[in-house]
Amino acid sequence: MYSVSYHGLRDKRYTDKGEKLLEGLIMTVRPPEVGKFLSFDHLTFWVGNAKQAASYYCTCFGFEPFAYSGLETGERNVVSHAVKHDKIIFVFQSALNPGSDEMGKHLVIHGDGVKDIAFSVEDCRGIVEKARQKGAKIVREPWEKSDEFGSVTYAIVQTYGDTTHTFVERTNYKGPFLPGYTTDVFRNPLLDTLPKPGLRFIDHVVGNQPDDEMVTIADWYEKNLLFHRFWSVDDSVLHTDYSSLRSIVVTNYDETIKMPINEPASGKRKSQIAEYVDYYGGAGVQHIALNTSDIISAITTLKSRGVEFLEVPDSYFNMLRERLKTSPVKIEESMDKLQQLKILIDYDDNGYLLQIFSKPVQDRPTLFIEIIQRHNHTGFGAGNFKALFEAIEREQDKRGNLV
Ligand SMILES: O=C(O)C(=O)Cc1ccc(O)cc1
Ligand SMILES: [Fe+2]
Repeated sequence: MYSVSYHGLRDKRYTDKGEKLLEGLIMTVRPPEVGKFLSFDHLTFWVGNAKQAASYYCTCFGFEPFAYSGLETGERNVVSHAVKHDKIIFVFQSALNPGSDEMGKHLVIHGDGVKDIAFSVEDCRGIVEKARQKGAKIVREPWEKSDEFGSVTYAIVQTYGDTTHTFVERTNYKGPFLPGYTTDVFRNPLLDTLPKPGLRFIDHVVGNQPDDEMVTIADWYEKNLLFHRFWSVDDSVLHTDYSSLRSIVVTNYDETIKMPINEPASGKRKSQIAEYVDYYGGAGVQHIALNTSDIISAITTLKSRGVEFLEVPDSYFNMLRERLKTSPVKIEESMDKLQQLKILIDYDDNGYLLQIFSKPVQDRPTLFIEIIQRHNHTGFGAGNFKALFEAIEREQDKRGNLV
């Protein structure tokens, strides 16, 4: 029986910033001497057909066509279609020419997926220098790109698998997106006929690692980017009858960027994390959580636009209604509506979160999307892990991979 609840974990392992009780150690988290991580800037996907991938995210997830770079803007090698939903920006890129080696190989190995997680930063050069001193691999040294709106400084570092982080410093830039892009883009008239989901910002981005690589990767963020651990759980907590996983969340000093890092743990059957790693061909981004302030409206809309979500059984809601009777927390939303839409609820004495997970958004069982609404709750849904993982395993079983 699943018994450990999230607030138990938080009491044990995580207190306020400044002093953190983590794995029995009190750690002081100090602000970095140079630079500042502000937020997720945008996510870049490498896909087989950027034009069609962008169209899918617009039609199904309610993104708006935003910016374009390609042959017509003087870019000869890589086409980019940027789409936007409030503060969330996804950029879909594909190779334009035959034999494009790097993007071609990436596509053959990974299929469509997230290639780069860009952060908005202050003092890009300072942050890169620090990371270099600590031993980070610099994929591309700092460079500047300008247009009539000003100048942006960028740099790229390597993180897990073939995934990279771009640091984007926009302090001297006033344009709508980035230099080199036009915002004069085609808009499918169909989009105006559809209801808007109301998604707001990227809440967190999760990376899956192969066996025993989670700690190394979490350490990488602590050492090279001066992130710290937010809270962590181990496989004694995260398991179903069949499989288990471990997870560590790393975050920047201001806790505006949250990056859970997962690894499989041994169980009777193949972990969902192992299934991901097999199909992605290594470490990579498993899910992107998008924050909304009205999840009932968001999910009603997303379902009407054709997004498919995982479903938990009614027994989950029956148990939850019982447990909530003795909790000081009151759910503002209609429980009937949440149950009808199969939205998951996790809570502690001070607040709660509502979350739901899409099915994979490409043919390989790799990336999926989470929609999350928070009410004074900074967790990731630990109380839902068992029900959620069982739902994931039902899908895994249909794919012949719960072996
Ligand atoms: O940790 C998170 O961010 C979650 O949203 C919960 C979760 C953890 C691991 C999974 O494989 C799927 C979902
Ligand atoms: Fe999540």
